[in-house]
Amino acid sequence: MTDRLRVARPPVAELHVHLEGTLEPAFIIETAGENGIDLPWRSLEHLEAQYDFTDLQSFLDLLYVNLEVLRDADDFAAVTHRYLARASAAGVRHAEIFFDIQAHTRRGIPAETVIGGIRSALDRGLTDHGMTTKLIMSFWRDLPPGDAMDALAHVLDAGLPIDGIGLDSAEVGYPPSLFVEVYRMARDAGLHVVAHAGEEGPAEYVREALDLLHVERVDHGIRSLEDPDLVERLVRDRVPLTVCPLSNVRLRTVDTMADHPLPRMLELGLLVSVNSDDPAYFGGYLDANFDAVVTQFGLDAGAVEQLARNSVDSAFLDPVGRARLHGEIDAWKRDRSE
Ligand SMILES: Nc1ncnc2[nH]cnc12
Ligand SMILES: [Zn+2]
Repeated sequence: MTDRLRVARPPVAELHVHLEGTLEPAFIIETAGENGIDLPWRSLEHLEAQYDFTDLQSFLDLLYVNLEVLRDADDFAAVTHRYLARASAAGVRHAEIFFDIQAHTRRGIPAETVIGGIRSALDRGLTDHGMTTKLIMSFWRDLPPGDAMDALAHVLDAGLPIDGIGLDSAEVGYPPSLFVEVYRMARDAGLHVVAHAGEEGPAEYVREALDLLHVERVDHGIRSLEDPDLVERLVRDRVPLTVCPLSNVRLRTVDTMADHPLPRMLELGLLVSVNSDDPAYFGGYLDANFDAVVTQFGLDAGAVEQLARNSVDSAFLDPVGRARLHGEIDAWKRDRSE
């Protein structure tokens, strides 16, 4: 292994990955066949020709068609199981995984089926890979907030095991302020709270997510850099930002990897981590995201270690879990210097 690859693969926590975004094209075609789902794609090649995105919405349009292949609890378990195996190979030791509840319930699939299937695979992930996980139920911000309220109320009433809530889908025009009640209900129930903000939307949405939703972490947040006062606050309060480099390039929120603000964010002292977002759509899992930024910016071992430690410090881990992961990074560092 070259030094660069050795540098690029520390043990990490992945904090921003959408389960539906881990459906690989071959899995989509195969599962559609098994479940008798009529997709608009004539073949695997036809599907693969759809992955040239112009913005967030063009990607969401494809994502929301393809996820319809997931039908029963075994499907949800299978996709989760595949992600955990692939993420483990990429060095992920702890994963906090989003799923889009309304994407499934609106098709008549009960929340019990979705969460039950995912959870069974997460339990197995601990046995198979020693990987700890959290499950974050995300709401589509371009649906009415009342819909999110109903979904959350049902999950809480039924005692379904989730660890937190998030907010995703089309951002511009759907500010965090719309979801104040939903987030209050979640916080009152003791759930963790995060939200996508500052991906395509303005820095003001990041402020709203902090001030009105009281999020513990911001997903993406790259447009925060347009507001120096906000940056100062994010640094001072050590607000985690889960950055997704390949996603930002593929969805054209940055022009090229060379223009990605990750090095600037590190220099500013922001608590940034590297994540894969929708790895089956954007050209790779966490290892590919690390490799892309290491190669593009020539990050040294110190910067890579910082990113790994940031991911651990940004995770919803208890003190024992956090210490365990920092210990794994210590061991990785020792190995490298031998
Ligand atoms: N990057 C992203 N932004 C908003 N919603 C998403 N859903 C899946 N990936 C997303
Ligand atoms: Zn995302």
